[in-house]
Amino acid sequence: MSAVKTLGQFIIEKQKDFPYAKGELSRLLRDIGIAAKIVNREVNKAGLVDILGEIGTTNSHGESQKKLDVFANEQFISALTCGGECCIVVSEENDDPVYIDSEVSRDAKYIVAIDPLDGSSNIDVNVAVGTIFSIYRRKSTVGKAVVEDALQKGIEQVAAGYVVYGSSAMLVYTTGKGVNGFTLDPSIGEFCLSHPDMKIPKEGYIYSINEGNYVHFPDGVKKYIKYCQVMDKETQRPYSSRYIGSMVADLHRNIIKGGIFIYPTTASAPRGKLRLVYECNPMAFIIEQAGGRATDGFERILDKEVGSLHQRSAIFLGSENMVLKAEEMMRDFSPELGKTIEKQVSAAKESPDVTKITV
Ligand SMILES: O=P(O)(O)OC[C@H]1O[C@](O)(COP(=O)(O)O)[C@@H](O)[C@@H]1O
Ligand SMILES: [Mg+2]
Ligand SMILES: [Mg+2]
Repeated sequence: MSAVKTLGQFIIEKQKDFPYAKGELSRLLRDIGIAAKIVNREVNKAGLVDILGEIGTTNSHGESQKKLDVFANEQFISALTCGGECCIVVSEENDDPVYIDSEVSRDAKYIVAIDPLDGSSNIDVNVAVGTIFSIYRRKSTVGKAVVEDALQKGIEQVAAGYVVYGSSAMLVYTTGKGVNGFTLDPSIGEFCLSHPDMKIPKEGYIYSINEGNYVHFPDGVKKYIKYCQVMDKETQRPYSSRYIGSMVADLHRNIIKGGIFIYPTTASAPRGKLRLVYECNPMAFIIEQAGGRATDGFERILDKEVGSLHQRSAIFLGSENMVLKAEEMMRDFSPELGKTIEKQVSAAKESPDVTKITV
């Protein structure tokens, strides 16, 4: 039987890929792994402990916060604070940046943006949920890190990953040198390498979108859905429709099997629903590193300007050929939207209030 390789061993082994590495990023990934295990423990026994349901507060998105949203947020922030390698945490559950100002993190140079619990609507119904994280190196060099350090484009990420709390817990991450997946072995309490060098198939036969919003979709998206549903043996259509409602779980399936995930702009979410900094950018980095494609229907997600911490974006990501086909439909049937998005992004750049959800 081949020896198991734990996440910790793998991270240290890969450190040699970064000649100037001093182990800070390795320790940061270790800290994220620790918090993920604690959250997984609570997710596993969610029905037995008082962690289901709402906590009675709302976050800056106007969403009612679930107990597990808040629990997970606290676990990641405290693990990152203890670890000492993080100077700012940007979280879906905090309106403002969380500045880590402890003795150990005085010289910390990493910013972590996090969606502590993704797929909140599925918590109470025992369906897979996740965590999404994105890591940047601070740009500012003097004094304390500043909020602008957290407004870097996705292309500047040094690492990104997600944890899926499903039938088993898996942590999947990239540092820009491919994507690797680790499954938690509860008997030893370690994430073990189970999915080395993950690659998403160039072509896929699964489309993943909340068709309940169909009437609100741009024409380009409506046309693409119709394209997926047409009978055509040669292209193996109609494709299968799969939508879990947890972005992490939908993307994890698509990375393994091939497929496209789309959350477009809608009438009720004219700027898209998902957040650029801690949902779209990290997932786009992973998908591209796995050989896929990630855009907002027009522009590459990783090249998008970041005007505010909780900025939203439309997102089309997955198997390259499927995303290219969807973009073709957007160009042909919703060209105006490309221009609207451009205007929104330039407006964001002008707006001073980085915490305000402008785009
Ligand atoms: O219910 P909808 O509108 O289809 O939205 C589902 C999407 O919203 C999300 O739940 C948003 O994430 P959070 O749960 O972290 O707020 C995604 O995971 C998911 O893809
Ligand atoms: Mg989310
Ligand atoms: Mg969330």
